[in-house]
Amino acid sequence: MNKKSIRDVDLAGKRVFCRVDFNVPMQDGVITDDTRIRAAVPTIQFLQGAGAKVILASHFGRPKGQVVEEMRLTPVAKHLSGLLGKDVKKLDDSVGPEVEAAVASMQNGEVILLENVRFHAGEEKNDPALAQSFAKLADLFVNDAFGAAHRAHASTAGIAQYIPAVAGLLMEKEIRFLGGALSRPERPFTAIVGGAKVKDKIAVIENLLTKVNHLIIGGGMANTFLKAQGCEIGASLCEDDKLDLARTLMAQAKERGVQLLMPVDVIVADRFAADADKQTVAVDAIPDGWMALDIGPKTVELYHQVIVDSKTVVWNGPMGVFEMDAFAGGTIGVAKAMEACQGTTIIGGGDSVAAVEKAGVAEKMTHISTGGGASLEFMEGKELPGVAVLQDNE
Ligand SMILES: Nc1ncnc2c1ncn2[C@@H]1O[C@H](COP(=O)(O)OP(=O)(O)O)[C@@H](O)[C@H]1O
Ligand SMILES: O=C(OP(=O)(O)O)[C@H](O)COP(=O)(O)O
Repeated sequence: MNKKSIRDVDLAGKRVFCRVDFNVPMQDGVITDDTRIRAAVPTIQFLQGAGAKVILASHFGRPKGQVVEEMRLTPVAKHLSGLLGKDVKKLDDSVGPEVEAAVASMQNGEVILLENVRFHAGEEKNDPALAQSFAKLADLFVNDAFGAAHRAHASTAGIAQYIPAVAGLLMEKEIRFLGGALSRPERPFTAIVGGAKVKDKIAVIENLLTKVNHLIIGGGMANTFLKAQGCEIGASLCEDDKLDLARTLMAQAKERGVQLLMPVDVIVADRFAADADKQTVAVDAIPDGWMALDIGPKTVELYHQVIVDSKTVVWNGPMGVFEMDAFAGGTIGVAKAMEACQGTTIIGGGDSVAAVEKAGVAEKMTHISTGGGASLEFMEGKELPGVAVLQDNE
């Protein structure tokens, strides 16, 4: 996947419509995690340095095509101004005569932020008229919004019908790490898949089985695999309609020579609560009425060995109910194994990002994706619409 980026094009004096993903967690107007904003700064500064007029666009939340006051990007503009050390003007809309006038008066190197693009119903419908209105503002489309690259919307994909489209530096980095790991990994290549449900990760597992040497399963979804193998899993979360599928996936792994690693012990609780009674048991000794909420210490040890011996590791989804300290041990143990691994370590977005942060090892990872849904679809082997529209490098 060799896409043109902002390094490959002439930017001086150009009006650049730069789509970013500033959909950050916010509480009462205060940004609680600015990772996605910081991740876009290198692209913004590169564009500024090259003398472009930088028109930033993003969605925020799901306002469903209407103006929702709490979903304005005003706090984001303020925060970005601090990060850039330069005032970023935020406009009240993302298209229309006032926006066009503001863009027309921009200086080279100036940065403005348009209002939440999802205030227009045409955004999520990928309406050509809205895409054209965005395109009218600029000479070049730069997509740096990896987190929204799985959406075929007017500002992530549609706009590329009308003006040339290239990747920003964050988009380029995400494609390089996630794409590189999946297409030409250094081996042994291990994938760790956890989280609540098999249902959400079927396509990911199927695609990974064609690529990895080891596939580690953890979290709630491991229960379905354990039951499919004949274990009694008590009151654990289980998808009974996915037992056959789990058996098929296990057979596929065997056929392909992929080592499938499943928990050998688990932490069980008498109810789903942080202060529940708990005990560590082998997977074939889960007491009736108890539920597995984390992988056990023997499993952590087993997974640790495989992870540290790998040259490439990709991780998506926690090993247990890590939001509760009592059931976070397995997830933290895997995070520590990732830290100890000398190879390339990639966190595929979502809850696993919070997990490596909780374990204090985020800095040690080779790459942490800024996209949850986007990285999942990437790992499913799907072509993301926001990537597909970018020009190929000859
Ligand atoms: N054994 C388990 N039983 C119930 N829920 C679990 C278990 N293990 C993990 N979970 C839950 O799975 C959720 C994350 O699942 P998911 O959304 O699929 O992961 P991700 O966001 O990383 O893709 C977490 O909220 C976690 O508490
Ligand atoms: O936060 C996002 O998704 P993610 O939590 O799956 O990474 C993206 O900004 C996409 O948002 P959307 O799922 O409302 O299209």
